[in-house]
Amino acid sequence: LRHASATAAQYAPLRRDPSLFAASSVSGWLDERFSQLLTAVRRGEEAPFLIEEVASEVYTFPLLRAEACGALAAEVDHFGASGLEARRPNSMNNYGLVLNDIGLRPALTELQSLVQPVLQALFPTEGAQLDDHHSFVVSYRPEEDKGLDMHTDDSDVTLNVCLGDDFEASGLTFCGNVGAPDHRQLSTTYQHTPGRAVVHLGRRRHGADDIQRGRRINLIMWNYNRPYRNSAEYRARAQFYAREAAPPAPECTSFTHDRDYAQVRGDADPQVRLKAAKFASRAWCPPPSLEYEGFRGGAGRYRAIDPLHRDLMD
Ligand SMILES: O=C(O)CCC(=O)C(=O)O
Ligand SMILES: [Fe+2]
Repeated sequence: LRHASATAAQYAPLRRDPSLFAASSVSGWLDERFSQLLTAVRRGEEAPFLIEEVASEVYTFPLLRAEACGALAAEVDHFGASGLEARRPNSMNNYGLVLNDIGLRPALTELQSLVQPVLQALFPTEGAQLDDHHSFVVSYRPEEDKGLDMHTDDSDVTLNVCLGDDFEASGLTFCGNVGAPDHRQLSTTYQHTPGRAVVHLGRRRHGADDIQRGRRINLIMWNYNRPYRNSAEYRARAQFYAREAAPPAPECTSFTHDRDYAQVRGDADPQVRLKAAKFASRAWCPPPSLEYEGFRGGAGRYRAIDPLHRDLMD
């Protein structure tokens, strides 16, 4: 954290658009339709017309004006050109950037509080209150990171806003909730458009399809609800894991997490086998004894481990 605030301090005099960093500027980022949506939600309307449910528990709505998207994306590129070091959002994204590290935390905390009533209306338990966030951008180009493997987020509710740019393919594919019988069944593929937000639970499996042309840059906010994380409901859910009802959909298998990636994606393909082999010793899904009928995957991280003490190996 010391590193993060040091970077933010070094970057402060170099900011491209200093006004972007002020919490008071955030109301000016909003698409006017979002303001209408907020009014409808505050009135208690059940299903405000500006929210689209693209799949069960996956919603989209207009959030940011084009100018705000452009200013945020330009600031990210400007930081990149400064030569300052910043953390990458996750081990699989080499071109993203943690926004809290460059000084945007106050502004993004303001954005979180403006969006929270909508998240609460859509996810009454997880979105009931939000008290922290991990915010970053992801960036994809055909010659850089093309996409993102299937995963779940370490968040209670995730907000994902497209900042731009001009691109083809690069859909966001959703499967089921981790631990549910349909965890790895295909739900929907959503095509992002700049300014629009997609919101979903952190426990929902999702991934970014490979981009074919252009660049896609998105603002991701992992929202945390600490009281929910300390609740009996949360703990009970974390302990429960259901057997998968059927073999997984190929689109929903993960080369980092799944023991059966190569088998499901076609073990004859050398590229698929290579990807799966790289993570074979760490793959954990599905957990032992909860495999679907016909499972033919590897042993994963549980290999040669006393099943009663497998948690010791994490
Ligand atoms: O590419 C996207 O839009 C989603 C990125 C994502 O899921 C993540 O970084 O957790
Ligand atoms: Fe994610």
